[in-house]
Amino acid sequence: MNSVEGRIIKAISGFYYVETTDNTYECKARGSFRKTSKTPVVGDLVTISIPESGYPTVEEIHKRKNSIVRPPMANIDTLVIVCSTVSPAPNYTVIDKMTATAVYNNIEPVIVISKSDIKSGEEIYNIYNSTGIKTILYSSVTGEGVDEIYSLLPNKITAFIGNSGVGKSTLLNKLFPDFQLKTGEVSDKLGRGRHTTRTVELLKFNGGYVCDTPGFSTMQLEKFNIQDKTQLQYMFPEFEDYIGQCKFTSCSHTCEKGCAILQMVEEGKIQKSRHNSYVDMYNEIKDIKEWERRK
Ligand SMILES: Nc1nc2c(ncn2[C@@H]2O[C@H](COP(=O)(O)OP(=O)(O)OP(=O)(O)O)[C@@H](O)[C@H]2O)c(=O)[nH]1
Ligand SMILES: [Zn+2]
Repeated sequence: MNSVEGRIIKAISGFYYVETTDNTYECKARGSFRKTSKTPVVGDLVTISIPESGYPTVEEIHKRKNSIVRPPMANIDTLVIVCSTVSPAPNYTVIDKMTATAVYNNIEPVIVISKSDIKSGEEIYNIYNSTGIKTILYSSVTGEGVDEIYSLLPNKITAFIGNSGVGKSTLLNKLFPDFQLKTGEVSDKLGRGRHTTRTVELLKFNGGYVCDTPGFSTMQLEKFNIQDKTQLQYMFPEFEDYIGQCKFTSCSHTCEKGCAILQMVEEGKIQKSRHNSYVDMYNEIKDIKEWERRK
């Protein structure tokens, strides 16, 4: 019996495809995983045992950096949030929920603004560039930003997300012409709709992996899972310098006198649209009672 470490790159009906330095093994999971809440998912680093005959088995799941439920995945490093200058126009609330959810899950958010050839992306660029979140202007027509997007990928697990029509498929096909990525249209033709849960697959690229999105839709991350209102402020990186400077220690930064965050919004140091999203999200979670919270 031989033990090796690897990464789960695909999971289909009880089989896990584990990539190791020299091979990809089709594995089954150890029976006892079924009794625990922790089952292996795509992205997991695992130890597998390879018997003389029969299927190799996933024996151990290594500590995860993060995990998300839909699609089931672990250890995402970067979430590229694609939005477009026009058609569709950027929806700031949706984008901000995605950035906050990423930060909450220990994933680095990156904003990619597509269609910069049709309309200048200056306004949205300035909003996000001032937050400390990496922001890239991109066009599939002129090629602007493509090299910068490539530079994000080595040695990371990267997922792409964005509303329908922003240009995810176009971007992914431009970045990875050899990948034969599954697109939203495919599942539409099968009549299953775009938002059916399907498993993701990791595709190797430059020492890292790219999720074969658009398996991700905004629908899935938009339901952000931050449940503690006092934590929300930390999901907005540009608030950080001012947290603790408000007149009241319990300040919610939504309407209080002497609020340092509101003062910065007034001075233009924090963007109004970002603060509006913060207030919307705060109001959504503030009524969740302690006992109703997920543990
Ligand atoms: N001018 C211009 N058009 C673009 C750009 N990126 C995408 N498009 C066009 O925008 C339309 C939508 O692009 P898709 O790549 O299908 O968008 P998507 O995000 O994958 O959409 P879903 O599959 O619905 O999730 C297509 O007609 C693309 O040709 C861009 O940078 N500039
Ligand atoms: Zn405040």
